[in-house]
Amino acid sequence: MSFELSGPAQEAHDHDGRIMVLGGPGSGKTTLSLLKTQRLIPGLESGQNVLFLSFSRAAVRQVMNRTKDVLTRDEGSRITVQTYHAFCMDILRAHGRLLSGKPARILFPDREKISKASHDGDWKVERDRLAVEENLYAFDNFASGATSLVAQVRKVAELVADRFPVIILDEFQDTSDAQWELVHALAERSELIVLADPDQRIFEYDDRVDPERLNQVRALLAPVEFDLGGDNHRSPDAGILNFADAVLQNRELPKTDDVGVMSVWPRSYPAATHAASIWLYAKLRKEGVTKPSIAVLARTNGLVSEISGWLSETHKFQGKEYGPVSHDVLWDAEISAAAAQVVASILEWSGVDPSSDAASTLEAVASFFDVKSAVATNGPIASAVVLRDRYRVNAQALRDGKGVRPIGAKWILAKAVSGVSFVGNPKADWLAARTILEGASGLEEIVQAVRFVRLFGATDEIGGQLSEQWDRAGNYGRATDIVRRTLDQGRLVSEQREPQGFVLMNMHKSKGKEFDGVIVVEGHLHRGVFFSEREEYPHLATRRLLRVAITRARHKAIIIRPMGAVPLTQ
Ligand SMILES: Nc1ncnc2c1ncn2[C@@H]1O[C@H](COP(=O)(O)OP(=O)(O)OP(=O)(O)O)[C@@H](O)[C@H]1O
Repeated sequence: MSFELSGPAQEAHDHDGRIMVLGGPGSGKTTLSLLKTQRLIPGLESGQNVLFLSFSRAAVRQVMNRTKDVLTRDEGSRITVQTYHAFCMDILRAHGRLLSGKPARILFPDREKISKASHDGDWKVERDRLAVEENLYAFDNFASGATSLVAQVRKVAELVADRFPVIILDEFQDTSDAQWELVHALAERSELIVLADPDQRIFEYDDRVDPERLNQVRALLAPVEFDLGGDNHRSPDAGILNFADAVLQNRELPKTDDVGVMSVWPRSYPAATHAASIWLYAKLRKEGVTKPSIAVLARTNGLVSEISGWLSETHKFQGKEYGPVSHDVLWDAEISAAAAQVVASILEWSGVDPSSDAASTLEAVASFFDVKSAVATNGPIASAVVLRDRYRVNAQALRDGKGVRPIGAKWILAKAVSGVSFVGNPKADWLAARTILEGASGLEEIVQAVRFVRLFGATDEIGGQLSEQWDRAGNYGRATDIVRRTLDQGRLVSEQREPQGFVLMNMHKSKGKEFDGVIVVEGHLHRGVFFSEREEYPHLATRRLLRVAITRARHKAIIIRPMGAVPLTQ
């Protein structure tokens, strides 16, 4: 592919020294950084690479794919694309011994969960102590551990800089305090290329992400700045970006054929979303995109899962029939796996001791909320922690021969007492177990999350294994084990595969990605709505998120909103 650079982009490309490149969605920041890498490669010595640091494995994969458009295969081998986590873990593993004389060990999340559960007191304090005194690092301590090494041990700093004389920092506006400290330490010896768009700061509810970050970079590192401003290579005829910018700035929406807003009655939502998806696909094909990629985005995972259900059915809309659409869902694997464990625990009910059966399920419910809180981007979720503790206490109460309090727990106990009889058909039995859960008030999100497992096709694999277990033993005694092992394998596949065609995900997950078409679906009745009363007018965080979501589109975006919703701009 050949790329022509605009004035500021060319200057940034040619400039020697520390730089910061600012630019909106699709302005070409990533591409520019790769072109610059290409320019710098001949100057690298053998064994040296350019380091590209990003936040998530998904973003790393995205950049790796992008390198193929810009760099030759040989050049591609001279750039190391890593998450902050992986980079820090490498430093800790290689040099951790230098901090305390003992080799650094990693406290993996599963283990951390167990240690945390058995620890009385503030886990964060204990976690920091484990890192400092025992050289045992939980994921959240990777960055600070690596920073200590780079800042305190000169040799380590020299080795890192010798290996990576140039470091590209992606999405810098979302850097946490610990990551920023690390970057600050690395800046002493390596050349930095900072990429940022302050208006794509969508993780600001995370209190480790500081809105002042770019000013801190300016104050402490004084990079030369280049603003790609209005450049827009993703959707060059500008309609999409102008529309998204108007949403961000809460000003009058420009007229454009590239973005359509549909107002739909709630009862027509499934059919309208389904029809819009197929319509958009056909439209893009007609415009010459041979294999369109389309993202269907919603604010919450619950709504994403619902939409997936809609696309899997047949609908009639305005007199036309629309058949099921095959699609991928980018999901939070850990949450769904934990939800599947709840269903599996019901499959394990033996009926011999209903209280013990129900207690195991309540324990699985507690673990679900534990995982939900543990994987949240913005740290533990207080409400999930409360639910975890409540269900854990109630599980114990049942084991101690006492009663349970939450309505959902009462329901589960009643079902265990009345007993279920499984028939040996894993599909039907899985559904029967899930149906029990569906009746449990307060546990709706577990049912939602477990649907993702079905969507992901993992149930076939689980079904096969459950069948074997039934044939062997006449019961599903090892269901939780089977589900856990199967989903662990499935998770690997889900991370390696690049989704194609229709892909559903929440808006946060869409960051850094691009698609030919995008459909943004707003929910109603408090679920996945854009402008909630909980957020202060003019709903800036939501506007940033919407801008990120809309600008993922190269050619066309459709926004589906409930009839009567608050206007996008006012
Ligand atoms: N100079 C250029 N000429 C032609 N196409 C370009 C150029 N720069 C970028 N592109 C194309 O535009 C799209 C967006 O580019 P890129 O991902 O680099 O932008 P970005 O600023 O990093 O975007 P975002 O912040 O939204 O993730 C890509 O498809 C890329 O191939």
